[in-house]
Order: sequence, then C-alpha cells, then structure tokens
Amino acid sequence: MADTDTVLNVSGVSKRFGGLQALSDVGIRIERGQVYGLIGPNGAGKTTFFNVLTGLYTPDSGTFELAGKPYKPHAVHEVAKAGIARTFQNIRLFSDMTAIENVMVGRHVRTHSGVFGAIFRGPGFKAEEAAIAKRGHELLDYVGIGKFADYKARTLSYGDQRRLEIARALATDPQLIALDEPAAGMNATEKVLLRELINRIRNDNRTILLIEHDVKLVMGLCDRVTVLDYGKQIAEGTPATVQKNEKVIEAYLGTGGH
Ligand SMILES: Nc1ncnc2c1ncn2[C@@H]1O[C@H](COP(=O)(O)OP(=O)(O)OP(=O)(O)O)[C@@H](O)[C@H]1O
Repeated sequence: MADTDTVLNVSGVSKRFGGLQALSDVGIRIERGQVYGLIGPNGAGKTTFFNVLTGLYTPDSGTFELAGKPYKPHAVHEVAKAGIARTFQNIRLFSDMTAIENVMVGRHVRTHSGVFGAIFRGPGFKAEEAAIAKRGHELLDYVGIGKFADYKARTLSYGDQRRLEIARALATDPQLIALDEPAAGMNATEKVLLRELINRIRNDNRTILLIEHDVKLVMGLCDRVTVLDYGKQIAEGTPATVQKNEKVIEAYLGTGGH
C-alpha cells in the first residue's frame, strides 16, 4: 500500500519508569480504514503506549508520524491538533454538562474561536456556534444517542456514556481515533452495539486503534493486532495468525490470560 495511506507510523518507542522498562522498542503502522488492536496481558505496556502516543507520557525514544507528517507527542493538546482523538479506560466526560455540550467541546478543537473563544464568547464565536451544534447533533445521532442530547452526561447509562465519549472524539475530525478499552464494563448487548458502531466508523473510512481485553471482540473486529508482553512486541499480524503464535499463547497462559 502507498505511504500516503499510512495514518500512523510509530517506531522505536521506549519508556522507562525508574527501574522498570515499560516499553522497549515498540513500533506500529496503521493504514487508513483499519481497526488496529493492541493487546497483551496485564501490565504488558498497552496503556503506557497509548499514553505516550497521545501526549500524556513523554517517551525516552521513538519517532512518530501521523498521515505522513512527523508529530511530537509531548503535549495532549498538540496531539489532538495533529489529529489523534482518544477515549479513556475510565470515562472522562464533563459529567454536569449535557451530551450535546460534551460533543461541542470536542468540536472546538477544530474551530477558529477555539475552546477559549467558546468559554469567553469572543468574536466569531456566535457565527460558528450554530454549525457546531448541528454537527454535534449529527454525531450524537451517528453513535445512537441523539435522543439524549439534552441529558446531563452523568445521567446516561454506562454504554451510552462510552458512545458519547466516542462522539466527542469524532467531533475533532481525527485522523486516528484511539479507544482505550471501549467494551470495559459493558454487558453483552452493549458489546454487540459497540461492535456495530466501530464497524460503522471504520466503514466511513476512519482509522481506529484500540486496546481491548475482550479477545473475542478484538479478533472479530481488528484487521491487524500487536501483542505486547513485558513492554516488548511479541507478535504482529492478522488476528488469525497472532492467535496461533506460540509466544502469544504462552504469554496469556503464563499470566492466567484474560
Ligand atoms: N506512571 C507510572 N509509573 C510507574 N510505573 C508505571 C506507570 N504507568 C505504568 N507503569 C508500569 O508499567 C508497566 C506497564 O503498565 P501498563 O499500565 O502500560 O500495562 P497495561 O498493558 O495497560 O496493563 P492493564 O491491562 O493492566 O491495563 C506496569 O508494570 C506498570 O506498573
């Protein structure tokens, strides 16, 4: 595939916490329209990798390219501007704001007046506001919670809060959307709906990176998977090949698996 179709190209990522090498020379490459999975037993380094990629942790080494352009993952807002949006393992919504307000905050990353313009109602704010609200409602409909637009985020069900986080991430028009354990705490019905939603996002030519403990979900959804164990990349490939990899089987059995 041509280089222009590569959305994320990261290599040589290392991160040490004191005496612990949490990541050693990890690299992944994600093509446009792929769902890419990051899996591995507890403590393997998945969250650390996500946090490095999205500017929460400063890496000790690594090169980072998004849609063919180098980016420095040294600050969360810079990463958002570069075009990576993420959700969190522990949902991080503005709980006393409504669903539509939460999505509109995401959208302000991309607008002229910006988040501060929105807060202080600066010049140019009103002109953009109607368009942002319209787009916000479209996104809530898209993730299936349009009818809850005016509900406070904290009153939504767990599954709907996760959908709202995804809508907020989509509102930034990201090159890459990074989902941190999107199925965590969901019941079987919510997982089926989540799977449909992720597939729909992919079919709209979006690119998704996900950490997920639910192996069935990962294997059913992902085009490619990287497996981490003790900070090292022990396998990379399609779910079918990775599943048969001896190192992967050993890593999961060795720790009791998930
Ligand atoms: N801020 C930190 N300070 C010190 N050690 C850390 C920090 N963050 C993570 N670690 C350590 O780095 C290693 C990798 O942790 P990480 O959370 O990335 O793993 P994970 O694969 O996401 O695990 P889980 O599946 O349990 O979420 C662990 O040994 C963890 O204790």
